[in-house]
Amino acid sequence: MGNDIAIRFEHVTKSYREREILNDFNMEIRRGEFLTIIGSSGSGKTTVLKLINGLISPTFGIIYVDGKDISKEDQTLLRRNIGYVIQGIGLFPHMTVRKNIAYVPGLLNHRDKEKTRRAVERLIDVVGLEQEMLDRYPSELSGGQRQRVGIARALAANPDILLMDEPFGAVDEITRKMLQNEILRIHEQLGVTIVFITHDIKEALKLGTRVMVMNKGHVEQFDTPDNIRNHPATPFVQELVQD
Ligand SMILES: Nc1ncnc2c1ncn2[C@@H]1O[C@H](COP(=O)(O)OP(=O)(O)OP(=O)(O)O)[C@@H](O)[C@H]1O
Repeated sequence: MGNDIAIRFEHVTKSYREREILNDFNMEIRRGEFLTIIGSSGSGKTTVLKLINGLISPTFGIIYVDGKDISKEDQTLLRRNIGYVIQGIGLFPHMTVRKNIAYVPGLLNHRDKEKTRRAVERLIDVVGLEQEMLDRYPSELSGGQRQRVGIARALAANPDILLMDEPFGAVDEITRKMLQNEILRIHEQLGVTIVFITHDIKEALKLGTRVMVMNKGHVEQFDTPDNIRNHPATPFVQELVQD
């Protein structure tokens, strides 16, 4: 396997009890790629994300991250290398923003407080928030600001891969646009591989270097935004992109 591949699914099947959600699912995500996944509700998008960071295991098949079969890897180390951002991310309410972000690097280099402080101040800058917000509690921030703190926290461990499950679903349209531009800038600046789930086709086409369209556990099209827009492969994709 070429080492420019960050994530690879090889003949992956996932069933919950008797029900098969993914059947012989294959994909390759290149290092530094920004993959957006869009599809019908219940089509298996979140299942794909949870398989990548080992929160759930495949029924059959192999998943490689960084060329390694993740079923044979230390799960704690795997997850440390993969940031996870979800909608309305569970920030710790009794901790300041600073403590929330420092939680991860604080664990990693607890002997070097100064280094942690510098890392937190850089991260708050990366996600476009003011330094003075570091001493506030999550309840003292807007939804969009909390979402930025969630991203900063996911980036704190300096992950190679960032998984984002509808991260901007709960914010207003203007904040959403700002967060989209912010994540594009972060992607460019850090070169991190991003897998991003959305319900919004405009968002999928704007952010993705490639877009995966899923329907009922299978892939309808996995292509560049241009090809999805101009050459829809199936009626399902056609329906999705026509406005
Ligand atoms: N732990 C579980 N046990 C049983 N069924 C599950 C479990 N988790 C998910 N499912 C089912 O698997 C299917 C795929 O779920 P998944 O969360 O991957 O879909 P999704 O595409 O992310 O959906 P949505 O867009 O609605 O969030 C759904 O039908 C869901 O009900």
